Amino acid sequence: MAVKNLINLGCLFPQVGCAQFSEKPSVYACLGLKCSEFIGFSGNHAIRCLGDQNCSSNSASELPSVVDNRESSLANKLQKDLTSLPRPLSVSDFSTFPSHGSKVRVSFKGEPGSYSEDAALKAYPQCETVPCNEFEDAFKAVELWIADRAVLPIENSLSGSIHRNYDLLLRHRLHIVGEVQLPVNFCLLALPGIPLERLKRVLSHPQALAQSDNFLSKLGVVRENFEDTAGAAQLVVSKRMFDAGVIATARAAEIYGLNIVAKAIQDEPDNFTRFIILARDPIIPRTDKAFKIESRPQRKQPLRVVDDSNNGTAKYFDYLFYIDFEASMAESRAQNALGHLQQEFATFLRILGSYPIDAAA
Ligand SMILES: O=C(O)C(=O)C[C@]1(C(=O)O)C=C[C@@H](O)C=C1
Repeated sequence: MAVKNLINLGCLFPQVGCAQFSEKPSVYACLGLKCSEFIGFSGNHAIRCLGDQNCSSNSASELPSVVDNRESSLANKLQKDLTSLPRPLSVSDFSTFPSHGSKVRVSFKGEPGSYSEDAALKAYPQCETVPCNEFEDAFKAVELWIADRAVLPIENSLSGSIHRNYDLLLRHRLHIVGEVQLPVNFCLLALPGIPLERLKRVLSHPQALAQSDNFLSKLGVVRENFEDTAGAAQLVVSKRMFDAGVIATARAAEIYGLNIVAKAIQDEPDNFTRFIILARDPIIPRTDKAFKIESRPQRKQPLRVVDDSNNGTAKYFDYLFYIDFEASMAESRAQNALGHLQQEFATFLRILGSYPIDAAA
C-alpha cells in the first residue's frame, strides 16, 4: 500500500517559458520510507480502442440499419477527413524521428481535441502538440527528443489523483517544470442533425461520464467508457453512430465535425484538472523568499494502519509520500527541511521538479 501526501510552502521565482504563470514556484519532492514501495504503486490502465480496429465497442455494426439515407449523406458530407489528423504515438514509433519546425513540441496522452491537448495549448499556445497512446509514451517522447515537453494530468478537483502518472514520475527521469490548471467544461456532442432526444448512449472517458452523472441520468442514456474524450468523438464520427453522443471539448466538435447539443453538463461547475509539465532538464530556481511549511512528517508519530489479517494488531507499513510545497530549492530553508527529512526519517528522497505555479487558473 502506498500513500501520497501533498504539502505546501511558497516564494518568488521568475517564469521560464510559459507566459501566463505566476512567479511563485513550487517544489515537488518524492519521499519514501522504503524505495521498493513505489513499485507496487501503479494505477490501472485501460487498453486503447482505436478507430475501427480491435474495438470491443458494440457501436459500429448496427448502424447502417438504424439510420436513414438523409442522415447518412449529411454525416458523410460533414465528416472531416480523419486520416489527416496526427496519429497518436506508441512505443513502436519511437525509432523514427519526425521532422519539425522551431515550435515547442508538447506530448500528451489522447487524440487531438482532448482535454489534455487543451492543457498543452493553454501552457504553450503556439506549440505543436504530439498525441500519444499512453501516458508512458508521452514521457518517452520527451526522453527521446521527439517532444520538448509532456503535459499530463496529475489530479482532478472532483476525482482526485491520477495514480498512474505519480508512478511514472518515479520510473522516468523527467523533471516537473510547470503546471497548468484547466477548468473542465464538458460538452455533449452528436453527429450533425441529431437532436438530444435521439441519443440512446453516450461515450466518453470514465471521468467525464462520472462527473456528468446528473445530466446523463435525466437523459436516460447508456454510458460507454472510452480511453479519452476526443477518441470517443473520433469513433462516433468514423462509425457514424447516429444514436450516440460524446462528452468532449468544444474543440473536439470542431475537429471532428460534430455538433454541440449541450454545454457545461458537469454536475459541479468548479471542476478543475491539474496538469504537470515535464521536461528533460530541471529549472534551476534563483530566489530567497519562502512562505511557510504547512505540514511535515512527524517523527514521533508516524502513520499507522491496522492490518486486518494480523488480528487487528496495529502494524507499521512503508510509505511513499509525494510532497508538493511552495518554495524554491535555491532557498536554504527548503534545502534544510528536505535535508532533515532525508537524514532523519526517509530512506529515499527525490526532487521531482521545481516550477512556477499556474496563477491563471
Ligand atoms: O479524455 C481526455 O480528454 C483527457 O484529456 C483525459 C482526462 C483524464 O485523464 O482525466 C483529462 C482531463 C479531464 O478531467 C478528463 C479526462
